[in-house]
Amino acid sequence: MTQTVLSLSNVTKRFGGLIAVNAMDFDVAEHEVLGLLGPNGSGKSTTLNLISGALPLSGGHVSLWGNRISGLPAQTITRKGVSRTFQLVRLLPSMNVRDNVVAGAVFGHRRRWGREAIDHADMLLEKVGLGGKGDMPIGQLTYIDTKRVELARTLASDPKVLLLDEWLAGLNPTELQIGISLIRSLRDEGRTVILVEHVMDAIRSLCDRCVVMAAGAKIAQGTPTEVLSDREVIRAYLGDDDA
Ligand SMILES: Nc1ncnc2c1ncn2[C@@H]1O[C@H](COP(=O)(O)OP(=O)(O)OP(=O)(O)O)[C@@H](O)[C@H]1O
Repeated sequence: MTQTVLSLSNVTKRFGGLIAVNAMDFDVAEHEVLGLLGPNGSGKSTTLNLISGALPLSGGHVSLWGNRISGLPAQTITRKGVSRTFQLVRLLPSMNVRDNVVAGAVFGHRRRWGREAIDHADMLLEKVGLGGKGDMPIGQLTYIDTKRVELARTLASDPKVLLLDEWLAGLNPTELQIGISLIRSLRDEGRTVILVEHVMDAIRSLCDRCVVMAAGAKIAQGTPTEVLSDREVIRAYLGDDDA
């Protein structure tokens, strides 16, 4: 039987008069890759921010293993096993690659310090394709490599639930295949993944299930094939004239 890891119930976020996320409900099962899709501005990143605790909810709640996590500080939520990457990579430019990853280990679900944190960081850098680059300054990395560092830093906290905000965006076709395999391997090692993504190849090959948002609300859920052929989803992406 599959177990629900993360559950959103009536999750709502208002920014002044704008309802960015409107009564969102969905569950994510253990070891599932869930795609969170929708056109620009539909509320996907805000939903991740509500799950990770970066933003307070205006209504509803989020549960992890049946226990409410909404309302807890972001750092506590990370420690409970939920970590995210950001659409715009956020690294500490004054530190080298390895130290950025070590910083993730210190604040995480399974905290590591000293030699253990350094060895773990080097293992994660290898895993994300940055083996041997631990001493490099962040400023010398390509854009893609900064994304890799950010993923390694997020993994350093050993998250059970990994929130990836357009992590595959901007990769060339070869890098995309490597990125897809990497995310699959993260699921295979027991993590649950929520993927905000626009890259359709990645959605089709990675996601077990998708939830589609438009104007803050859920408009469809199902397998990638089901949602990508749903009329309302097509209309939300293309607009009424093209549907
Ligand atoms: N901090 C904020 N203050 C005010 N409005 C915000 C804030 N963050 C997001 N919004 C608004 O909330 C709505 C949803 O934004 P969000 O970034 O969650 O969408 P998205 O689906 O992630 O879009 P994209 O695919 O472009 O990243 C948008 O109208 C956005 O302008």
